Parts: sequence; C-alpha cells; structure tokens
Amino acid sequence: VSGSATNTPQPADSEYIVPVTVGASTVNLDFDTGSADLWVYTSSTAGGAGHNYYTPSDGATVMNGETWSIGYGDGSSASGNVYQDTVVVGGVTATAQAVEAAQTVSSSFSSDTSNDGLLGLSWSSLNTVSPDQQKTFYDNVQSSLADPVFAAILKHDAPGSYDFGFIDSSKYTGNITYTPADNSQGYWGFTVDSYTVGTTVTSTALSGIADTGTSLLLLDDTTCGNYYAQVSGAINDSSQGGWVYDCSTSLPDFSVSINGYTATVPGSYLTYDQQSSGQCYGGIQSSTAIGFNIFGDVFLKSQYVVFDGPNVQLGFASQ
Ligand SMILES: O[C@H]1CN[C@@H](c2nc(-c3ccc(C(F)(F)F)cc3)no2)C1
Repeated sequence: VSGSATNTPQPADSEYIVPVTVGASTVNLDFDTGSADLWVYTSSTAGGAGHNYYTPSDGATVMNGETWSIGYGDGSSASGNVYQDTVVVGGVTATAQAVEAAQTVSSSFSSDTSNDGLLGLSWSSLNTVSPDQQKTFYDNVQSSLADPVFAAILKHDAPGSYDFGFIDSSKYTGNITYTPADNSQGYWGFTVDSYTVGTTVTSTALSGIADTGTSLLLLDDTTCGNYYAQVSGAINDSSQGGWVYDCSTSLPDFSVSINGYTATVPGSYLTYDQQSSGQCYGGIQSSTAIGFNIFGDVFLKSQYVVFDGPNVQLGFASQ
C-alpha cells in the first residue's frame, strides 16, 4: 500500500497539521519526527476545550495497565492511558495502533487549538508507553508499504504532504541525495559537512536531527553568530527570546552541504515572525541549551525529505 496525507501549516509555519482518522474520530495531529508517541485528546481531557477528541471504535480495546507520559523540548507535556485502535493516514491503515489518550496536557497544548494531539514518527525507541513500549504508526505500517519509507513535504505558507510508501518525483527537483541516519538516540540524526551563509563557506561539520515538530532551525552559538554577523543590526536579546533584527533587513541564504548536495534555505524563509517590539525574530536560533542541533521546519520546508527506516538513511532533495 501507499498513501498521502495533506499537511497544513499554521501561522508562521509554526506547526504542520494533518487530519487523521483515529478510531471513530477525525482529529488534526501534529506529525513529529522527533518523538514516538501518538496521542490525542479525549472527551474528558482536562484542557480539552476547543479541541477535537478521540472516540474509540467498536473494535478498540483498552491496553490494561499501560500509561504514557511525555515531555517536549519546549517544556510542554502530556500524559494518560492507552487504547489499541485503528488509525488511518492518507489511506494507509494501522489496524493495531497504540492510541495514547490524554488525561492531562500542559497549558501550551490546551491553548494551541490547532492540534488535537501528535503523531510521532521518530524511532519507536523513544515511545513512552510503560510498562510495554509501543510502536509508531510508521513502524506498524512499514511492512505493508510498497516502498518502506515515508517522505515529508513541508512548504512555506502552503499545504504540503506526508507520503507513505512511495517516492514522488513530481515533488522535488534534481536527484535525492541519501546520507546515513544516526538512530542511536531514537532520532533521525544526520551530519552536514559544511555550511554557507550567503556566499561565505564554513568547512565545519554540523550534526543534528530532522525534526518536523520543531518550528525553528536551532544551531550552535558559533554558527548562529556567523549567520547573524551577515544580518546588519541583528542582536541576540534574551528578553526577546534570542536573535532579533529590524524587519526591513534582508537576510542571507543559509545552505548546508550533505554528501555533495547543497540544501539551501532562502533568506526569505529565515524570518520566523514579527515581535511586539516591531523587531523580527529569526528562524535560526541557538541550540546550545539543547546540546545538539535541530533541523526543524524552517529548514525542512525547503526540502523534500525521505525517511528510510530499513536502510537507516535520510534522503534530501530541493523542492
Ligand atoms: O520534543 C521535541 C520533539 N519534536 C519537537 C516537538 N515539539 C512539539 C510541540 C508541539 C506542540 C506544542 C504545543 F502545542 F505548543 F504545546 C508543544 C511542543 N512537537 O514536537 C521537540
């Protein structure tokens, strides 16, 4: 089988939401290649006002004694219990998917009514269900896929897709360049050989993760400094959350070289949004507090990205 589900960017391309059939409901989920839990609101979730919620199908079963609890990079969290039910994404069906029902969600989730939960697409080793760790949707359907891969096609301020089971050459230009993935921490990790700000090449390798659930492109302080050195008037202002600059400033492109392929994020994609101060907040921000780089939506939305589990590799091509 194969299938494609449309994703829709939320304001500032902050997250990309996909309608998913979970049990007897349709909910809008944030697909996250940086985590491995599929969780949804229920009718009784505290903070569930304004969200669609999960209703178990007739064939659903409660996974007795199983619970989950997850924290995300921004400090948000959720927890609850677990059902086994049918989940359909773009026509691709997982018949025995662990559906994690939220009993509690943190305030940032309850106030973000654009998502009704998350669908994790990292490696299943990050799944938080206890005592019996569960598999991601991708792991559950992988053996049924015509080609056991999925692709993320995120766009700037326009619908894209998550494709399961096929490579679509109409969705990228040139060729796909593959590079080994590092799954040792459960993420889709990879290394770039160098980066370029405008026309200035820095021959330093950067390692990080491909994370559709992170909005920004988070890079170490040295790399951030080298980028914003080419943005006139940019300052790193902790009171505004990081690197800001006058919104009239033009931004240089940011490119990385991956196994001979140059992945370019155009400067026009590198402003995240306007602050109340009238300054613009950059799409490139510091990863130093995290300890590794995160190639989030600001980066991914310029690329066609293939996630290949069986070969433990990532593929990149320009959109
Ligand atoms: O944990 C890492 C794994 N991938 C990153 C991720 N972060 C979120 C997230 C989504 C929505 C919200 C909220 F709705 F605003 F609360 C919060 C965090 N989803 O994936 C970070």
